[in-house]
Amino acid sequence: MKSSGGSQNDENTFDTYPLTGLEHHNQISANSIEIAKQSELALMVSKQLLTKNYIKIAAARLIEYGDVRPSPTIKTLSKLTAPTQNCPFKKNIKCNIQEKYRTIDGSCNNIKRPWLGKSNTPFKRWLTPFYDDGLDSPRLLGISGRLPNARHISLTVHRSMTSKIIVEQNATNLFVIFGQFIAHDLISTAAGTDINGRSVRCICNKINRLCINIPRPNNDTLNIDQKCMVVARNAASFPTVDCKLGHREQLNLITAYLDLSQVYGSNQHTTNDLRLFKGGQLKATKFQNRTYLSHLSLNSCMDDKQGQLCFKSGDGRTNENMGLASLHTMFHREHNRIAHKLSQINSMWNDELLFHETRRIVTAQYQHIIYNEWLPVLLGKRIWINTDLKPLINGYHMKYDEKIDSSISNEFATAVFRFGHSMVTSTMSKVTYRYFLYKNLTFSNISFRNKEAYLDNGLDGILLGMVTDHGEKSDAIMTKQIQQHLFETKDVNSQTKRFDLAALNIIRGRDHGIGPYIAYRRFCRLSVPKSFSTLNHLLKVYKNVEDIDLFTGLLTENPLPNAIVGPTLGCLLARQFQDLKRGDRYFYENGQFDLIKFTTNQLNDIRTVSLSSILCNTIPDLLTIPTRSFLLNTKTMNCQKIKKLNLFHWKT
Ligand code: HEM
Ligand SMILES: [Ca+2]
Repeated sequence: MKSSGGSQNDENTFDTYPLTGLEHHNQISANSIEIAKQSELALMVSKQLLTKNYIKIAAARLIEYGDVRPSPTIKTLSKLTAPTQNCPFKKNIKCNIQEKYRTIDGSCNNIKRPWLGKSNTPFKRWLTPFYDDGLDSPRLLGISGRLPNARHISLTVHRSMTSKIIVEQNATNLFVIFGQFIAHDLISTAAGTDINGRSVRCICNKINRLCINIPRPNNDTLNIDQKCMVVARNAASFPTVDCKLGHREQLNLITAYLDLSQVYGSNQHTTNDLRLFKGGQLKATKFQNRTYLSHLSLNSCMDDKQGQLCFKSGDGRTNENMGLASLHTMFHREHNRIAHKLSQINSMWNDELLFHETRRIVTAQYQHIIYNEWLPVLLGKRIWINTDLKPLINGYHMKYDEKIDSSISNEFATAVFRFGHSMVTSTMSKVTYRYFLYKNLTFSNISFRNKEAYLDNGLDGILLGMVTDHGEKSDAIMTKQIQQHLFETKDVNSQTKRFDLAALNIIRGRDHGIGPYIAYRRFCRLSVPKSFSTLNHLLKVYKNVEDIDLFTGLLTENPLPNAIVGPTLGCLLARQFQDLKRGDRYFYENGQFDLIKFTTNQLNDIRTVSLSSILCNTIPDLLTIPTRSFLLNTKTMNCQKIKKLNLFHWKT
């Protein structure tokens, strides 16, 4: 039995069979099941409306666009509302415009369109989708016929022949896992379910419109046990919040904002379950004098013997790897530390006020770390400065714009922000409080497994190990741990079952009707190569430049100077992070709303915070820390000397 995931505890559905690792990872909720059912119905109606004109549509599509974009006929559908009595997206949203704090579900951030960025709303799109029928069927056809098999692309383009050891990267592993932590704040796509609301069971060789299995290609000598990789399509959603007819969209279960929803939850029930309701604190557990998160129920993890249960936080994927769980723990400890200090400074504050003001401060520190430390390493200083992502030295940012849709773009969720998969390492280190290495843990042993969290110095050792280890280079190559052995298990017949994350990313792009790489180069106004001269090695799999899948194309670009990513990735990442800044009324630097803004003293103080200072705050035994924990070989500081938040600026 497994709940549908931490962020959706009020909407639990239960499965009666053991789940695969992928099902552990991908989330569903009662809400998403209902929306998927209604959306599938609406798609059927749309198809019927269009069937009569199908030949005309195909012809129009070819003549007008020369590709598989929706025809004008499909566009007319968007004027029709779906036959549903129960369009959920705008329902029951009541805003208090005097509210100083973010809502838990992200609603009311935008006053005019209060559903923008709310949990359980559809993704936005940068380009109209490239479904084969313009509406719903996965993108399986390209200019030169059937697109290559996703696992074949993975084996040819994304496969490391040896373990990945060539490092030209000076980003730490903390940079990588912090990326995953951010991903789990922004995106949780609703996974597909059957009509009973259970995870879809896909079977090789059995055609099921809910499945998009990847057949085993002939050159796959590694995965001989598996006839195919079973993959369920993600759940369908209406494309608009008005439930108009149109293309198959997908649903984001969590808040789009950088609001630490992975720590606090994306719905009230989850948040209430995490809170202690005393002193503004979050519930915690103690083991050998160290503070841990509280626990999920039995069978939430792969090795959940009593005492080794997995951790509960605001997002259901917290235990995907122990590095990620240690970051959840770090922010959770920081919350409780600040709540405690504030309760001493302002002894008359009640639990509610302490909780929300602490959440506001911790979220501001986190946003500052992303915009001040993480993004410049990722994008390089040029894009970071030119696209207004760099925080100001002083004063308020005054560019909040209510016209900006801060929700996450489907392309960002399905291809762009998955760039981090290529930087994942095959092992994680455990180090002492003085950074001496004493354990090297294989990734699969710390994925949805919790034993190591309670051995030695536990999660502290893992967290500090990420500061000393480098991440892998961002390129097409992925470590075998996730390209060959992801979620590896043996079934009842002792046959090995495992996943390939590169192939999954590619097939997921097709499932969501994400357009090809070249379309996004055009979108970013970058040159469009006519031949493969710059992308030579892709010739082994793709016949036409126009057919390259977005995920694969993005990762084959050469990085920009002093950046981790190339030009198209840089453009698309910057775009989304700009929307998350200028479209967030509660952005920490925003000075346009007197009720919401921090005082100048408070803001300037938040600007002195770094991830290193939070590491020092939350690991009591730590003495020293590198000044910049996303970069290798930076100067080491004494924890006592590092700049920290001065909470007396919050004395009332
Ligand atoms: C550390 C090891 C990691 C593992 C094992 C992992 C695993 C996965 C899996 C299994 C999925 C779902 C694939 C699908 O069915 O479509 C996924 C999705 C995703 N991953 Fe990772 N991931 C890791 C790290 C990262 C990192 C470092 C980043 C970004 C910097 C990242 C960003 C994403 C995003 C944006 C999604 C889409 C989420 C969604 O649509 O719900 N992941 N990951
Ligand atoms: Ca969020």
